[in-house]
Amino acid sequence: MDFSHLLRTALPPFVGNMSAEDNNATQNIVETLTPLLGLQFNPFLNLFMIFYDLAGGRLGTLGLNPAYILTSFGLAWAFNKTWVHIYANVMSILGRYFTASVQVNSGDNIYDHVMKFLANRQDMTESRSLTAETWFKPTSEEADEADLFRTKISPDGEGVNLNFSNQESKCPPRFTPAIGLHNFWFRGKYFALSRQQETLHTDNSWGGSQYRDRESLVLSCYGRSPEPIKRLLEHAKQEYYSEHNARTIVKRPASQSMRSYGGRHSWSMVANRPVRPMKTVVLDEKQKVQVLYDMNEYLHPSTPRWYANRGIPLRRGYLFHGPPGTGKTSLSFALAGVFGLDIYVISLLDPSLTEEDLCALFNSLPRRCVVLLEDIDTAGLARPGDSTPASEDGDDSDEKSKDKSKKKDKDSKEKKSSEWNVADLARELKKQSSSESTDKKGISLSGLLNAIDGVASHEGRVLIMTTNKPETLDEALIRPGRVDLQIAFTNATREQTCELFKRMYDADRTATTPFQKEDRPQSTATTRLRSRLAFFRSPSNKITRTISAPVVRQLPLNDNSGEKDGNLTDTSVTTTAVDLDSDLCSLPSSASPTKISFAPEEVSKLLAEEIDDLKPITPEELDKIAQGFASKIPEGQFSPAELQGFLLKRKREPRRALREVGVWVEGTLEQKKSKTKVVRVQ
Ligand SMILES: Nc1ncnc2c1ncn2[C@@H]1O[C@H](COP(=O)(O)OP(=O)(O)OP(=O)(O)O)[C@@H](O)[C@H]1O
Repeated sequence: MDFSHLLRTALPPFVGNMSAEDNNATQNIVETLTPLLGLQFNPFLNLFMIFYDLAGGRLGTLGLNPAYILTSFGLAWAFNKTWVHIYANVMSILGRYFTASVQVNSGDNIYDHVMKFLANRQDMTESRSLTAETWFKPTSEEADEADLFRTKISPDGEGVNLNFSNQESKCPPRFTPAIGLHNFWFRGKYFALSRQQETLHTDNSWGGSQYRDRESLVLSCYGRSPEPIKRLLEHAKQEYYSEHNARTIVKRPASQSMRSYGGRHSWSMVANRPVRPMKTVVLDEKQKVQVLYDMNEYLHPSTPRWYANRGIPLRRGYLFHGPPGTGKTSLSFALAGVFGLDIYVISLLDPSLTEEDLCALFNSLPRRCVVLLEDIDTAGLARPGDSTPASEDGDDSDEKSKDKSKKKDKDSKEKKSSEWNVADLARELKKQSSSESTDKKGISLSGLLNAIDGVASHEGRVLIMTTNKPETLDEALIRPGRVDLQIAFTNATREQTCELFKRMYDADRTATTPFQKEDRPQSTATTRLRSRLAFFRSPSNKITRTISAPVVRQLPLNDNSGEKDGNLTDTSVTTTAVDLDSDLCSLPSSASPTKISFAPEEVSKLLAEEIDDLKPITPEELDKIAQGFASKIPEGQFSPAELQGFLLKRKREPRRALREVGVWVEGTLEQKKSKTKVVRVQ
């Protein structure tokens, strides 16, 4: 559409009250303006003409010439267009010749450093264009905020005032600059940031295609040197890792789709925990020093040259073996902490993990790190040619079970569909899914050896394999060169038990817990005493043994058990009649409540014990209690994990732990003997 024609036909009706001179002037201006604006048709001007149509008459009566207003608008617009054009050109020349820039791709760790740096900057988070990201505070940072010690907790949950049901709402999102252009000042320098996103189309390995988003950041500054940007990146990195000091990052292989991105996307961080101090791992001192010395030497900067000069591949492998719960994983984490390394945990049982994936994962490891392959005996690593993973129970049983399953299959096929019930269907589905998972290729021994011996392994990473059954491992896997040092873990010895006990209570000894405040012991003790009465009493009113939590739930305390001013005035407790010597599984479902009365002197004794338990402890006394505790634990029978489990239930009460350990040892040994999984004492 011809704009000048439009103006000429549109204007006359509104300029009736203008002089002919004005009218001519308007037309002249419009004719001059049209080519100046450089537009044949513009929706904005069309709109303006409608506005002009409505308001033109009024402006005329007010003595304002609409033509001049139109001209002013046009000039302002033209000026703006010219300015934008000049600005863009000047910026482009400046950008090309007088700025330096650095690009950071989202596939690199630096991307995380910069994003965190930007998210922490107030000027950035106050920008008008932001991206919100879900962000969780590490649990360790929350510890100070919560008052963990409640003194009046009743069995119905009253008194508990920690509630995490809406914890996510309390965690604000993290704000980062949105896609687009941003700028900020850092250490007196002006920086421009461009956050960009592109969508890539790729063919995936299973023949399909997929779209992926890839982001990048371009940081630029004025001047021909990129030094200020390098310094900024250095600062961002330092800031990022300053929070990681005294922390160990745990990574696991990312999901299959993320792994296809490669690089840093191959691994995802699953935990960022405080470093585990070496002294918290109870192990033979000689073994500890041996492994520390070995790793220290291996990780020393001069070691790669030493190995290279002798043509020896630079890699180090350790095998930690021993019964479950004896500290193999704990030592791996402690070692990673001592040397400030991240820990990369791989489970060979992961059905989505192929041999190619494993090699790719090893190739994307950082230069120095700990790689932890847990429970390798359970991975079913088969030598090439082996049709099934090694089985411990000879061939006979294998054949028998095969025959059995064949018969079962036949039976189930013969079963008419009308006879099928839900249980049959569920069983069949389970069988199908398990056979599908066993059909999966998984990792073969040679695949694992390839990954271990691969190029990326010559880079200073430390491989730790853990197992409960070292005898079942293939010799090739643990030959020198792949496993250079073996550490044997055993169930707790007397010294280890003593050390474990002291470690458990020593750290808290000096800390002031609310239990130690002078005004609290009495009421705390009586509250806790009520639950202890439930734990300790049988219907015959005789202390027999501690009983497990499921039973305790069936022992509701009488609301009238009475507590006034910190004293138990009514010592009767309503409890369910339970024969403690019978198996817990055979508990009567509708056991009737029985009233039990306690002799006042018994209650006073228990109360005195409770109050005593809450008193601070001296190092000498702790040492004595630890010795007493260790003497009650038979050597080599309990794993440190079991002992820790027992002590954790008596977290701040070493005296109580000593008092109750005898009953616990007796009950646990009995339970082990009967091979039942049901815990009677804990
Ligand atoms: N030697 C030990 N010193 C201190 N704590 C220990 C020790 N052994 C086990 N524990 C404690 O027991 C728990 C389990 O330990 P860990 O996972 O290290 O055992 P593990 O030998 O790796 O067990 P598994 O063979 O079942 O993987 C941890 O919480 C740990 O603190």
